[in-house]
Amino acid sequence: MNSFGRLFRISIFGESHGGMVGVTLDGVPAGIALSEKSFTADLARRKSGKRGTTPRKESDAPHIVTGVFNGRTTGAPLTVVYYNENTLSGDYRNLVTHPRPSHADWVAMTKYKGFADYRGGGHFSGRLTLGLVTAGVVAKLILKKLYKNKIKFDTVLSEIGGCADPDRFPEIIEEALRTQDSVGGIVECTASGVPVGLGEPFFDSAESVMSHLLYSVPAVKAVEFGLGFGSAKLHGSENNDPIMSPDGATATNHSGGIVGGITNGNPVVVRVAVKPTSSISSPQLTLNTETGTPERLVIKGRHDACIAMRAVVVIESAVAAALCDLALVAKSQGL
Ligand SMILES: Cc1cc2nc3c(=O)[nH]c(=O)nc-3n(C[C@H](O)[C@H](O)[C@H](O)COP(=O)(O)O)c2cc1C
Ligand SMILES: C=C(O[C@@H]1CC(C(=O)O)=C[C@@H](OP(=O)(O)O)[C@H]1O)C(=O)O
Repeated sequence: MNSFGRLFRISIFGESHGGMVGVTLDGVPAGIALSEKSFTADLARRKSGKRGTTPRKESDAPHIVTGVFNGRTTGAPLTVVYYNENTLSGDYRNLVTHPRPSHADWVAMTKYKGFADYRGGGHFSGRLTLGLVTAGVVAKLILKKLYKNKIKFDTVLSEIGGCADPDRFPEIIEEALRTQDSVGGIVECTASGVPVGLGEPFFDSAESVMSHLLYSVPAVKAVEFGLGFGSAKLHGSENNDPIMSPDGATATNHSGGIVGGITNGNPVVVRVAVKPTSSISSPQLTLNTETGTPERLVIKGRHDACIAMRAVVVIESAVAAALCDLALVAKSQGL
């Protein structure tokens, strides 16, 4: 489905090489100051340009088409669109009969009986995350208003290609480019100042809602909160977070700010694994769907060598949107 959220509802639309991509947000409270400029800083964090990012040049200029009047949100659905300006669809022609390994081509072709728009990955393209970043900006403005600017986000690229030393990142990117390959990475998002009480167990636990959005981001393959998989290796005596003060502050934060599916007032810490880009330039084997036998495929197109670099703000936006939805639900309950 293309919509998410209980009270802060996000609907994403568009295709990478179609007319546009964008988002409609429902449930945005009236009266929030908003203009195209409000999106500039976060859009810049998603933009290509650095070594290891796609050479496709897009202006990524937001157009607010509904939901804002006289510089403020109206309470009606807010729609923001981005026109696609730099498409080279010919690069994708051979993928009709030769779907890329580990991209969505084959599943989309099969599920949608050949009708899916395959150009540039169509609706499965990372370009759709423009809408998510847009939603994140609005979510942060809503959170700012609800909690008097207390929630702060700090999101970093903590690993590239298995290396946690940022000084070596450029070297790892150069090596991936040189070998016509790609690398994955880990993005870590910390949201501090999150109030106690967000999360609706059983099924809408804070972790569940965040993970749902995070796994919607193309190329995300794992999500962990606090110590995550690491906690399975510890004893309770090592893993427990002693509560040290009446506001719920704990001595350690192995739980990543969430217990019982409810935020506990400590920083929410989530780590996300982003896979290496599937579209690599070096030849690979794939199925020729006409003959039914595997064949050599050479992928064209302008691809990110390391998606994780541009995914940092996307991950932060997903976390912000999830917290915003949970916050509006909590508020509707009088919390
Ligand atoms: C910001 C961003 C940029 C991306 N750029 C590319 C790209 O240039 N080439 C590519 O093959 N995949 C790229 N992807 C990932 C694909 O969209 C994704 O791998 C594909 O839709 C299959 O989905 P899955 O990896 O979640 O299974 C990007 C993803 C994001 C979030
Ligand atoms: C355009 C964007 O990223 C695109 C995401 C993408 C993919 O397969 O996900 C493939 C590439 O598309 P193309 O082959 O048309 O250049 C990227 O450039 C963007 O993020 O705005």
